[in-house]
Amino acid sequence: MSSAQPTRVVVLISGSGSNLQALIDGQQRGQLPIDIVAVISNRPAVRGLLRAEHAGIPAEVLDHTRYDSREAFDTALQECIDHYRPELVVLAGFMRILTPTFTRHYEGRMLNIHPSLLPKYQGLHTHQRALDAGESEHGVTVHFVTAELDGGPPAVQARVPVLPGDDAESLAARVQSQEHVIYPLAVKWFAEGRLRMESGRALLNNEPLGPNGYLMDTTQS
Ligand SMILES: Nc1nc2c(c(=O)[nH]1)N[C@@H](CN(C=O)c1ccc(C(=O)N[C@@H](CCC(=O)O)C(=O)O)cc1)CN2
Ligand SMILES: NCC(=O)N[C@@H]1O[C@H](COP(=O)([O-])[O-])[C@@H](O)[C@H]1O
Repeated sequence: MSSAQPTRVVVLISGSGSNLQALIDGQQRGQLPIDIVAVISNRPAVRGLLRAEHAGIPAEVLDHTRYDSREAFDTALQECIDHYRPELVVLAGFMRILTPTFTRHYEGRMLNIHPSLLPKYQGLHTHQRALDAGESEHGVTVHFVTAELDGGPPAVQARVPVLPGDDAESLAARVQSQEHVIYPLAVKWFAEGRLRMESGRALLNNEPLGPNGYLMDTTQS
């Protein structure tokens, strides 16, 4: 975006909202040139809504169980989002598969954080699947959202070791610590106009990123 004004951001959640909190903290510290103008949850009474309320951010619940179809929910969700005129939509633990019509509407300005080293382990239950496969490392990817589930071009990736005795919970906690580093970084780069999507590829500083995006050096964080 790289405008003098902060980038207008709408964050979609489904649960705890720890990634939302990382973005709120970055904005409040003046480290992120963003203005989170709304938080929208598909589930009621989740902790992420309390985080938004505490930060003074308008929060809405669009309960997907109240809609007859995925298309009907997505249409209502799009109308709700567009009311806030966002320049960026951030999926932060948002747990609904979005229809192609919806993803096309926001293509190039919608990010997701996925708890695996994409393109490995798309979908759900990634930590347990990595453990079951005997992986020695795991990690997290921020990617642009496209119709292909978790198939959009990666923007930023961080790797963590799988340690002896790890279970899904301990591995998830190690991964999440990196989520709270790379998501604010990716959002910052987008807001600065450095990170963008063009012709189905992610670019950083006008240079095409590879299949794994920008690989964070996690030894520094
Ligand atoms: N079209 C797309 N939609 C979504 C993407 C995407 O890249 N393209 N990213 C996901 C986020 N995600 C993983 O990062 C993900 C979220 C949800 C599911 C899923 O199977 N959801 C089920 C319901 C599960 C539940 O409610 O617990 C469903 O929608 O039926 C898979 C991956 C967000 N959407
Ligand atoms: N497929 C999407 C997915 O699994 N996302 C994962 O949900 C968690 C949400 O945490 P949060 O609500 O505390 O940000 C995060 O760990 C994120 O990687």
